[in-house]
Amino acid sequence: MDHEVGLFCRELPKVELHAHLNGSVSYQTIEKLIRRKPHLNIEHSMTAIGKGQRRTLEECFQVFKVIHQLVDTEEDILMVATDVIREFAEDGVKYLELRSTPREEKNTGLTKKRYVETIIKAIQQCKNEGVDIDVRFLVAIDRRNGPEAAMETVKLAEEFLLSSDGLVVGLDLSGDPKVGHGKDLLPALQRGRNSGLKLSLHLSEVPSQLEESDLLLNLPPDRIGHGTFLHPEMGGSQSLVDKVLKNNIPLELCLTSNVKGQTVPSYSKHHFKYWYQLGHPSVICTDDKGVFCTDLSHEYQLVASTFGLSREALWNLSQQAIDCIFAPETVKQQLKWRWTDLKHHIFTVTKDALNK
Ligand SMILES: CC(C)=CCNc1ncnc2c1ncn2[C@@H]1O[C@H](COP(=O)(O)O)[C@@H](O)[C@H]1O
Ligand SMILES: [Zn+2]
Repeated sequence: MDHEVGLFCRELPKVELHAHLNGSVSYQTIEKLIRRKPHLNIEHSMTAIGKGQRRTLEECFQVFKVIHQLVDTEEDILMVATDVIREFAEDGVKYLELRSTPREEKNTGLTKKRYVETIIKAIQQCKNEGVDIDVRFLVAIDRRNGPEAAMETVKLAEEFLLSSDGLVVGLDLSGDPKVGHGKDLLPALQRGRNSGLKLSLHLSEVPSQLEESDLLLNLPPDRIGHGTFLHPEMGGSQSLVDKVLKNNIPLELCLTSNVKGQTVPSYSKHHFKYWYQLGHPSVICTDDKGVFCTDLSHEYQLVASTFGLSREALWNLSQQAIDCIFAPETVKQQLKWRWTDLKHHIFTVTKDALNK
């Protein structure tokens, strides 16, 4: 039975909406980066959190610092982005929204603008090679860097919204949730929203941020990352939940990330259950597939085994994610046709494989 569901989740066409580029770097790509930069003395154990391991949030954020040391030239970014896109495609992801924080690296001459251009180049390169995946990009604001940097990032994203042929679709707000306050970033986020950039905000990722969550929900965002502590059972409040429901804001839920980062004590206690029971749009995502040693198929499998979802329910979950994407209606329609085309084949193939 488990094997059947595992196979089904791999074959299932999927939508990935919450993936940080530098957190998504696979073991194989890290290997190539380590070989490029032996002088850094970086080992694999410093860039990933293996099976059964748990880390504090602080330790998790240290991991990103190590990866950033390995990825600091245009060449690195191009390789990392193309590898990550190909890996998502190999895992059956048909539509991907990647997000990443533009970085300036004085030593290598990298600028924030070149950073975004390089990711766009990687997306176009994969498209030209015929990789079967539609990729869009969210420019990320790191909350640690404060309001000026946030405004600078929004302006950069606005430029690319106009010049990237639809590839840049929005903004992400992320970074260590314990650093800085969302209220300082409101002007930048408001400006982005008014310019037509969609907003996906990490919200209530840690406890006791009711005030910040309330302010950010008033924008309102187009999607929420995690939202772990929004509901009353987790120390949130009914009024926060009501705002999410009223505006019908989809949640991006990342089970392995939350359990390994210890904001959620176990898979069965994950807030997927709360929102799914409400029938609220919830999209299964990986967050950082490299750091947390997972992939999207595995996340669907975890949902199935933890909450007892049938293949039909898993299918609906992946199909409903299409309505939550930031690309225009025409793209949604194309994806829906694609899902319909694939449905019969996938339900029979996974059955046949087991009867052999
Ligand atoms: C610590 C933990 C459990 C991580 C998962 N939850 C996260 N919460 C907030 N920001 C994140 C998370 N994962 C990745 N990021 C952001 O994504 C960055 C790495 O990808 P990139 O350099 O933007 O391409 C990190 O530096 C951080 O700013
Ligand atoms: Zn995230």
